[in-house]
Amino acid sequence: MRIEKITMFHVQLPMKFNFKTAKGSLNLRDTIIIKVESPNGLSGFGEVVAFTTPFYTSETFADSWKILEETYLPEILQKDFSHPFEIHEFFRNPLPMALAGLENALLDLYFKEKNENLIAGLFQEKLADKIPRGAVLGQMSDAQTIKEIDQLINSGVKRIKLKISPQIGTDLIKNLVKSYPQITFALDANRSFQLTDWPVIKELDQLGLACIEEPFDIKDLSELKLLTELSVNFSTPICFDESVQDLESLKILTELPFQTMLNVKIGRLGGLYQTQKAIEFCRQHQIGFWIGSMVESGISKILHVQLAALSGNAMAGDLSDSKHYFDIDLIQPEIAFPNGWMTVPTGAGIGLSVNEVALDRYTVNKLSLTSLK
Ligand SMILES: O=C(O)CCC(=O)C1=CC=C[C@@H](O)[C@@H]1C(=O)O
Repeated sequence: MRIEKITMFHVQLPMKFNFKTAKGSLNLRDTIIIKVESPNGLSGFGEVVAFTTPFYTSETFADSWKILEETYLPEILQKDFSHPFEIHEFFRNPLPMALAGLENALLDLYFKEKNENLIAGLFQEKLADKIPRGAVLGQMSDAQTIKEIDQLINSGVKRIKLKISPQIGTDLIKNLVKSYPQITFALDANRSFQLTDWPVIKELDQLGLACIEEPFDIKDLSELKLLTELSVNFSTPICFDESVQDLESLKILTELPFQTMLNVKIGRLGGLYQTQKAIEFCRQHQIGFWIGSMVESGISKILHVQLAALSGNAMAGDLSDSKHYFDIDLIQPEIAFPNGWMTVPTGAGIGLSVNEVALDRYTVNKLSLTSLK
């Protein structure tokens, strides 16, 4: 493979509402889109999903832009390689989200050249024809939460994840679980509880939740090995997201004294090379895996839609319509779950076209590099 030109776009997508979690809130999505072009006229797209502040993981938009501009992009233009996964050998100690965006763009191009779908080709698996929508509700007033749940039920959603924090308390959650028996609820605390708060987590175990995601504010997953209180008659899986950024930490999940799950996000794991290995590990070790999302554009989200169509997903992913967060998405057709289900696109590469008019419209800065070869 040889790349002739790479362009990096700083895109600002205005959001329809303020998405609030225990650790931060978002009402404008700054994101980086990478376009790679080959000498034969084909192009591939990827997205770098880092946020402008380090509220989720330590990698920020500015960190990603810098390493792409100074290292990854100029160097990749110099290389000849046979598979995009070779970039994981070229760049050691990478910034996971920056590298994932570049890797995804190269994979899109690679699979377009082969005229094969990226995710189906990579996993050598037939994807499910349709996937269900799982919804995420940010923190908002109790009345607004109830209104949103009613709307989600009307639109066919059966699994809802609520963003929680210690300040929210357990009463609302208990009431919601009781009032909506037809809904499978999951909770996500974004690491806002202290380890000493485990009795609250234990209290939530009575509710039959699909999982409790990232409850504890910890530096190292190994700290959880001591939480043996949670192993006694505790049945709700504890799900990990931002605590697992590599395969080494994923291995620790098998040593924890309670049932675990993994929220899979390509950017956080450093690309599809690690994502594929993480999914294989989960399958081998009976760790329930399911697919998350990053309030990202459709360029990244469509890959997550396809991952959610792999066999063995433990529950519906955090995957919503393009129109949920944005007026216009960067892909055509946009992501949509009519009646709660989406038909999974299986075209070549990422499976959909990039809306280059929208990309141009929301670009506030861009940088192009051309090969001198
Ligand atoms: O994109 C979506 O629909 C959900 C995104 C989402 O829940 C998150 C995105 C980014 C940071 C996090 O606070 C949060 C998560 O923890 O999964």
